[in-house]
Amino acid sequence: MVISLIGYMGCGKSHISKILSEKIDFKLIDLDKEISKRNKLTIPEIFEKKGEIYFRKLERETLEEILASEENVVLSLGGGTPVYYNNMEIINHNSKSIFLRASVSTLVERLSKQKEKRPLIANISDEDLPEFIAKHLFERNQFYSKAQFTVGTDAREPEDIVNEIIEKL
Ligand SMILES: Nc1ncnc2c1ncn2[C@@H]1O[C@H](COP(=O)(O)OP(=O)(O)O)[C@@H](O)[C@H]1O
Ligand SMILES: O=C(O)C1=C[C@@H](OP(=O)(O)O)[C@@H](O)[C@H](O)C1
Ligand SMILES: [Mg+2]
Repeated sequence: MVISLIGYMGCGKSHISKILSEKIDFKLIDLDKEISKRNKLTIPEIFEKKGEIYFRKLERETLEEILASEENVVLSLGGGTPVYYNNMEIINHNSKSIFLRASVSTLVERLSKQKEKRPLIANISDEDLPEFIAKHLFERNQFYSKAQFTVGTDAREPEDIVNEIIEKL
């Protein structure tokens, strides 16, 4: 079984997937880290040197390969993975998808501390961040809501979120 964690930047995919994979003794794959390792570039470097369209192509190719070849894996996706191509279709067809839902205020609080590693918000001022995230999340929710399960994450301890995910498996 592959368990895919989806949701907006900062909702906790990378953090929760690590705890979940350890608890159920599954292999952990973070799609961003895998893309970065294979291309020997950080995500910001890929955006800067090759552009977002190239990143989305790499993201799709890497996602396809992982879904076709891996078992017993917790797969932490990027915030945009569900949005491009028919990625949400292949995610649902080949894994159990979990949408980690977070409010705009929770996302702003977390992301404002670490914008630099996320090219899409690296140049958004702290003042403009809430409006940017609210609009972007509104546009993307139609993709995230296609997940088979949704787990709320606001003001919840990671362990509590992991336990709820395990109950849904
Ligand atoms: N449930 C949570 N409670 C508090 N902080 C969290 C929680 N989940 C994630 N975080 C923190 O929020 C930040 C973003 O988490 P991360 O896993 O990188 O998100 P994503 O991979 O979805 O972009 C990290 O600093 C992480 O430690
Ligand atoms: O939302 C997005 O389009 C992106 C989210 C990032 O992953 P995280 O959600 O883990 O930050 C990373 O894939 C890239 O910066 C693009
Ligand atoms: Mg992540």
